Amino acid sequence: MLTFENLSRHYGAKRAVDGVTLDIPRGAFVGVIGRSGAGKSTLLRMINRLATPSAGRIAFDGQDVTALRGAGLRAWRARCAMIFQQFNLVGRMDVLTNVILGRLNVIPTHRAMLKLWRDEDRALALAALERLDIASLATQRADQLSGGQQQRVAIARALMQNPDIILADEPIASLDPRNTRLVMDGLAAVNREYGITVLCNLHSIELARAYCHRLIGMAHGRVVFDGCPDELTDAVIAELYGMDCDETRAVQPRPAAQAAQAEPAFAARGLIPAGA
Ligand SMILES: Nc1ncnc2c1ncn2[C@@H]1O[C@H](COP(=O)(O)OP(=O)(O)OP(=O)(O)O)[C@@H](O)[C@H]1O
Repeated sequence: MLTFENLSRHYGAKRAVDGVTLDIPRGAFVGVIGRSGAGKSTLLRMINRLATPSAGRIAFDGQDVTALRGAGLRAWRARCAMIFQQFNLVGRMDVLTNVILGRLNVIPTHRAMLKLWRDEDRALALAALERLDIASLATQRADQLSGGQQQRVAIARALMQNPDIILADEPIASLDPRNTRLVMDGLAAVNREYGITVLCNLHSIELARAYCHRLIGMAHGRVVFDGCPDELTDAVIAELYGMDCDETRAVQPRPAAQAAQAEPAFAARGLIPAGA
């Protein structure tokens, strides 16, 4: 269970996140929605401590992660992998190497510097790529891939950390509709098949309703909605985005029933061992 207790982050007088209290059970797929500047990224970045809370507490299974320093903080960061809008791959390296880099926390430095990967590292990386249906790209340079392919490599790299949580900050912001689906299908699959908790910031209400089990709506740093996709009414959307109801209809989603049916884009083959 991931718990926020009265969590805040202020930048000067600006309350980016303001007194958020939430419980997120293991295995949830949570969409964080709200207009630009609502505090979505700051909330996610506080979880893995890329941003430091100004007040309040974050706990995971009862352990206070706001207090972690040094090795404890590094270990926590390995347990909550982050997926960024800009993919953050090493463009001149091949895909397999990029994915293996997700295991840097357990690979000795001298091996990493000399790229002396063990067979086990390669096998795990290949399995992760297979889960995302892109094993055929393993030897290609990362900068030769499409945006959607790069983001799926980033998810495979995240899997190599064997994380409890994946934090995805607008993972599909720069992708076309087909690649958007493939990436969201990939996140849905790792959530469903590995039980990894996913927190995903999304600008698209349609995607949030289609893929997430629970939506958290933020405005001015505060949580103004917390519920399942069916409960996200026109009135709530209007409050979140500051639109009137006619405008919100223009961004209305498909029926939520389609959500759970989001099929993974790959065949199920060979799980990454849970303890790997
Ligand atoms: N490092 C920072 N320094 C100063 N202000 C910041 C910083 N990071 C965020 N903010 C401010 O905090 C508020 C929340 O920002 P945040 O990026 O969390 O919003 P967001 O909902 O993720 O927006 P977007 O959807 O555009 O990414 C904004 O007003 C932003 O300008």
